[in-house]
Amino acid sequence: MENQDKIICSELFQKQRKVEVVLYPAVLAWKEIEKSSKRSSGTSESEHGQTVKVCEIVAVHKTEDEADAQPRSHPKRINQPSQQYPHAFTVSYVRRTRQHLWRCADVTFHCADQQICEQWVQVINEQLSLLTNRPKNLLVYINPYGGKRRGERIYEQKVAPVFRQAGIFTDVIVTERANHARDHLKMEANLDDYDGVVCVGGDGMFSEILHGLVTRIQTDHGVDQNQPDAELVPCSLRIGIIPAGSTDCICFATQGTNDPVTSALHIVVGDSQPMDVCSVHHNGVFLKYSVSLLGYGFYGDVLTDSERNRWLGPARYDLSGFKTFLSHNYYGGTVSFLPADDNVGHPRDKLQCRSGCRICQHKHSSKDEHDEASEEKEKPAEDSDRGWNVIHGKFIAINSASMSCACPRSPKGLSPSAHLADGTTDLILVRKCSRLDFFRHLLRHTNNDDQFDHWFVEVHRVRKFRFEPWHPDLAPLEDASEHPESPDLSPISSLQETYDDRTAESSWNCDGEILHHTAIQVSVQCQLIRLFARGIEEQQDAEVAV
Ligand SMILES: CCCCCCCCCCCCC/C=C/[C@@H](O)[C@H](CO)NC(=O)CCCCCCCCCCCCCCC
Ligand SMILES: Nc1ncnc2c1ncn2[C@@H]1O[C@H](COP(=O)(O)OP(=O)(O)OP(=O)(O)O)[C@@H](O)[C@H]1O
Ligand SMILES: [Ca+2]
Repeated sequence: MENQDKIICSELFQKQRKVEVVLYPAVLAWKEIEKSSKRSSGTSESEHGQTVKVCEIVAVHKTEDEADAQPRSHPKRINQPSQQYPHAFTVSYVRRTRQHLWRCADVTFHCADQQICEQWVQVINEQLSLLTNRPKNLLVYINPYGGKRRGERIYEQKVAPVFRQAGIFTDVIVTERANHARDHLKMEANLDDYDGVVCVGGDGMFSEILHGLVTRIQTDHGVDQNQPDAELVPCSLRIGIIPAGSTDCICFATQGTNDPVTSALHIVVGDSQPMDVCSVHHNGVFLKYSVSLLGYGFYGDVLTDSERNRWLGPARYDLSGFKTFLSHNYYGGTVSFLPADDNVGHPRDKLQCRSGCRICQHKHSSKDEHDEASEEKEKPAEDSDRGWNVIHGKFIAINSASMSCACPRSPKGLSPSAHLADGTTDLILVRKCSRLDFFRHLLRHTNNDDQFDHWFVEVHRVRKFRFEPWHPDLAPLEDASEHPESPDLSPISSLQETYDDRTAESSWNCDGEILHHTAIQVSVQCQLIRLFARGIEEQQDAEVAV
């Protein structure tokens, strides 16, 4: 074993091939040095070798099992490399497969000398111990009733073995009721014992963790959440999401897939993705936090209807979506919003938030300066409406997407160019239109067409917004912005009979939970939390060169 300038190099044996294994300061590389006659043509893999970033090594251990230590195809033949190389160690590492899926792969190296074998295990472990962003102790909450009710099984079969392999200690709590996890975090959990909190469930379970953690931190720091302008204290603990829900949009939009093993590996390697959180108030009283969708009208009605059919599992949303689509309700109200600065782009600029996103990084570095300036602007009572835009109208949907909200139903999401951590939310206003037009708009969530390119849709990137439903007595008789009637799919008059557009109110869907107030004030809290994620990787990130 050579150890020059912290580069360690040995000739070892892997799958009956002699390989040169090199540990650079941040990369482990191995390459075949003697090709057997069978493989004389070589493959691109054997010619160029393979590399793994040290930060993506899950674990290394001495391979004790004889069957593992010996090359598998010829365990009994004499004069085989297994005799010359009786010692072995195995490196487990992250391997990218298709579409943002990560898997844990193993490579076993055989050595002639026990000491060399042990040295390799030691030096790799030393490098791993320098990676201080990796969690060592995690608090795990499992919702046994989320999604298709597979939370416990998913955790035991797919996630716990990965954590065990990486030497992570866990305290696991299987929840016994709704809000069990939230209340435990708020009042009981000893947060100092952990580097992160993991939820096994869907967006609703994530919301519990979010509320428990954020509320706990504010209470510990004496911050009053009821003050809409209070500067909230960011959470130091990161949150991991093991998807086992019905929509899993937070997981999907932060790592590009809703796969439990991929999530577990993002936690093991200690990824960190900051994320915006919207605080929602009603007349100065705190209601909820939201990280994905705040939706009034269509998505509020879908959720209200779907709650009656929870037993259907994820399919409840499709049924309720279909019913709500047929109802074709619209709601009067006034939306006011404070637009974001131009430097965070525009919802239609087609710049997608990806791993290491420049817009989110820029926003973070300019956050303090920006916040001071904006406070100045908003302080004087008489000036409180300065910079605000006001829109009155009848809306089929009012959606605020603080992230893309990509999910398997809509792989590009409600707002494909929304950013995870830029301090803004994309406010999408879908005005009253025909059923056919609304159908076209919905359909564009599933293909490459621009869902904002309709006369009845407008989208704004905002830092704050308010909504006020029309009071029936004050509602204008006709909405001036209405477009002349365009062709409908079919008049479904029976569904409309009891519908009075002057009194109708919808509810807000707040990350999959119903809010009990319709008049709300929303403010984006830039990068309030961090997830064990890295954003969606560009495909070429999968390769590493040495
Ligand atoms: C023609 C097909 C059009 C399909 C259009 C699909 C658009 C889907 C957009 C999904 C956006 C999800 C946003 C995430 C919200 C989460 O915080 C929340 C908690 O998990 N999930 C939901 O509220 C769950 C919301 C689930 C909403 C499902 C809506 C399904 C609409 C179906 C309309 C059918 C029309 C058919 C006409 C013949
Ligand atoms: N032990 C429990 N019993 C009943 N409800 C629970 C329990 N633990 C958590 N919950 C609640 O179950 C609700 C739904 O959970 P979850 O988000 O995991 O799944 P989902 O609704 O199917 O998925 P999604 O939110 O992604 O649509 C959450 O609001 C959560 O508060
Ligand atoms: Ca955002």
